[in-house]
Amino acid sequence: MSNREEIDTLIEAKWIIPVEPAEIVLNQHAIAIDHGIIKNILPIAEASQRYQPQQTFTLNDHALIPGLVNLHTHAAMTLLRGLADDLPLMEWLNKHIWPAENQYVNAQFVLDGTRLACAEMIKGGITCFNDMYFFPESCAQAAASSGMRAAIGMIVIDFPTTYASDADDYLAKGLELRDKYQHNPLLSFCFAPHAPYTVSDKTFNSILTYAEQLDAAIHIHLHETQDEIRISMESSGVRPIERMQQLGLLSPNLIAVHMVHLTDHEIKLLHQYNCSIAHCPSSNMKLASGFAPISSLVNQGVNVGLGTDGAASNNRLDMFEEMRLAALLAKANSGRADALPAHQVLRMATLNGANALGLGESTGSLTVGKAADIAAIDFSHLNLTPCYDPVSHLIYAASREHVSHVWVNGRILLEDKELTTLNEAELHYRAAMWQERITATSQQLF
Ligand SMILES: CSC[C@H]1O[C@@H](n2cnc3c(O)ncnc32)[C@H](O)[C@@H]1O
Ligand SMILES: [Zn+2]
Repeated sequence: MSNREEIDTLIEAKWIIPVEPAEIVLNQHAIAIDHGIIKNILPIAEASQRYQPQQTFTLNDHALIPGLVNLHTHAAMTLLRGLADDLPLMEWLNKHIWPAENQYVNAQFVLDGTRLACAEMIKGGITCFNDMYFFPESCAQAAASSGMRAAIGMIVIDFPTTYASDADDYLAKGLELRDKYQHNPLLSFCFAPHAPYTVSDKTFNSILTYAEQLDAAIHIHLHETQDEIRISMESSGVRPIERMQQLGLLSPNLIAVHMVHLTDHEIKLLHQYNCSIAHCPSSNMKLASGFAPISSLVNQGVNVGLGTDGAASNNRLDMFEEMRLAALLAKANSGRADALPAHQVLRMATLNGANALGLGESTGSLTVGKAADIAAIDFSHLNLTPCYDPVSHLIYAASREHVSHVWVNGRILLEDKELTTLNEAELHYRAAMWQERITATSQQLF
């Protein structure tokens, strides 16, 4: 009789890049997983003597990394991808996106759009996303059925929409949803006030009261454009971040998205209050919002994660693209080729995102005791050969098409590039249905 220990899964790989401990690459190692948790990381030869897994994955040409954490998205906007391009933020929102959302967004739209987004994200190695969108119940449903980890936005915006009538209604709906899903280990909830120009002081006060009671994160678009700063100066006499400080919103629970236009004093404030930033390089470039001062933020010690933003402003939900752009932009902007080296960018896309969401104890790195949220990248492709440093290739050469396997909480969601929880034919069918509906009725909008 074998005296090997029974476990659920063993994944053997050419390289394991745990992210924590930092800057380590393990060669010819295996991850032992039981009940969704990483039980051990050890040399392959030892693993096969010690464990009797129910399932073994032998990934001879692959690197295992922590699943990528998309720190800011509007998942359901996959259904609005490509509807309005080449516009600055305020014109994009006011003339195109908000009218379209007013006309089409309902619970079914968000369910179908988020499922489509989950498929795209899983295929690209993303295991966790932080969402801000209407009908968050549909987002929770889509995330739960896809098997992804998600932070669901309890959104608030101070105007009526197809989802809610006023701030109290938004908050009541969000809090009810949080209660409903409190026992789901893969779902967490953040308050998600849209932006300083759409949320009043009174509403921010209510959000802050709840967020402090529940110790929940607050996820907000902040300092995205010069227009936003001008509007704030005109209406309140101070820049948005100063208004947030006056209202008491600057804290370790704040996830400030974009943060493109910042003074040195504001960068110091963000560090002083231990806030996190969701850096969205593609969206910042496509909407011509500007270049966020990421190396200054990182040098100051601010926690910076990466996000894709929605598919209508990016137009991809691709964290490989965001990692590469973050690295290249930081170098170009700072004039320093050593700004944001590859290991640091991978950490931003994984552990920093998890820490921003308060999930750093359970995910974000390949660490014994954490959940098995893992992506495997196949390095047998021509453009990844030869390979002197797998972390260099991950950031500067690889793309999401190289992702072969994905696990969340030990459950396989992508196996040899095939989705295991979502039906691609069904996703195509539902997307085509929405395209037909939107194109048949939208001439005056776009
Ligand atoms: C309250 S639900 C989210 C709301 O935000 C809109 N949105 C999408 N991308 C951006 C962005 O980059 N800045 C500001 N607002 C954005 C989205 O369309 C929803 O209306
Ligand atoms: Zn956004």
